[in-house]
Amino acid sequence: MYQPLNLTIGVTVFAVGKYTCFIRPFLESAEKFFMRGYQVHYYLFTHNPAAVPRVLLGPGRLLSIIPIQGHSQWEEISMRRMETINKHIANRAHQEVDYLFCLDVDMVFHNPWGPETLGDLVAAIHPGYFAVSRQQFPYERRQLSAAFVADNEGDFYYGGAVFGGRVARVYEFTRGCHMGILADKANGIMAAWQEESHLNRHFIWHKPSKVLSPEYLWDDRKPQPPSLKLIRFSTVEKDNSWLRS
Ligand SMILES: CC(=O)N[C@H]1[C@@H](OP(=O)(O)OP(=O)(O)OC[C@H]2O[C@@H](n3ccc(=O)[nH]c3=O)[C@H](O)[C@@H]2O)O[C@H](CO)[C@H](O)[C@@H]1O
Ligand SMILES: [Mn+2]
Repeated sequence: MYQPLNLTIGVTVFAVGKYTCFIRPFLESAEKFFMRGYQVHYYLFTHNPAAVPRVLLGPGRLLSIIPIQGHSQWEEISMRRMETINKHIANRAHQEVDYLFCLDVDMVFHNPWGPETLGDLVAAIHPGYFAVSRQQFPYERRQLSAAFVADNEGDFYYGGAVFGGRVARVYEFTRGCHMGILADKANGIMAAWQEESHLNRHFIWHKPSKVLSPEYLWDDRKPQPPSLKLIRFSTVEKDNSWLRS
């Protein structure tokens, strides 16, 4: 169905500081499982292009390495992604891809991720909150923050490690999140879960047209529940104190 449309799927991924160690497993597993048979354009943002390993890509698949500035605070690196992705779409990606996925790098693909994930605006349920009630979602609850969510709002708690959609929709979405982050900065506040809090706020205003199950955003540090038959994309075990030092 999608194949004759000759689609190109973009992926943004960031590797700043010690996170360059995740690039190889991310790319190698994506080559095995991510959108096989499609044209794929990886946009890898890093402060250190020399640290990017050579990974053999399949036909129709491209890797662009985009140098960016590093930041000393990991929260800043993580939050800045919204702004960087937004500007990158305006400058370049809007001409090069039809759909764009924005993914964390500390992750590995274990099973196929295909065209079933394509949609106008796509979110993924956070693996820590698929079985809990709305009152327990870790939304930003301070009214001073632009990411504020009231008790009676919200359907799901989404993870910040996976979102995407049609490139024009991802442009609007990242712009909104970035504006929220800027407003918080002006007020001297940082949302509870950084850009993930803003992402959740914006998905309440602009409902995703597709919601991916935790198959598409799992965490290897959690036991696999019986209800989860297949893990497609999962966070690897990592040492945060080392990575963020
Ligand atoms: C389970 C958990 O605690 N999840 C939170 C944590 O996710 P994570 O622990 O998954 O955050 P993370 O350390 O993976 O950072 C997010 C991404 O930013 C990039 N990166 C980050 C830091 C760095 O020094 N270099 C670098 O390249 C990299 O692509 C990474 O995958 O933090 C996020 C950041 O706001 C969200 O709040 C998540 O809810
Ligand atoms: Mn991560």
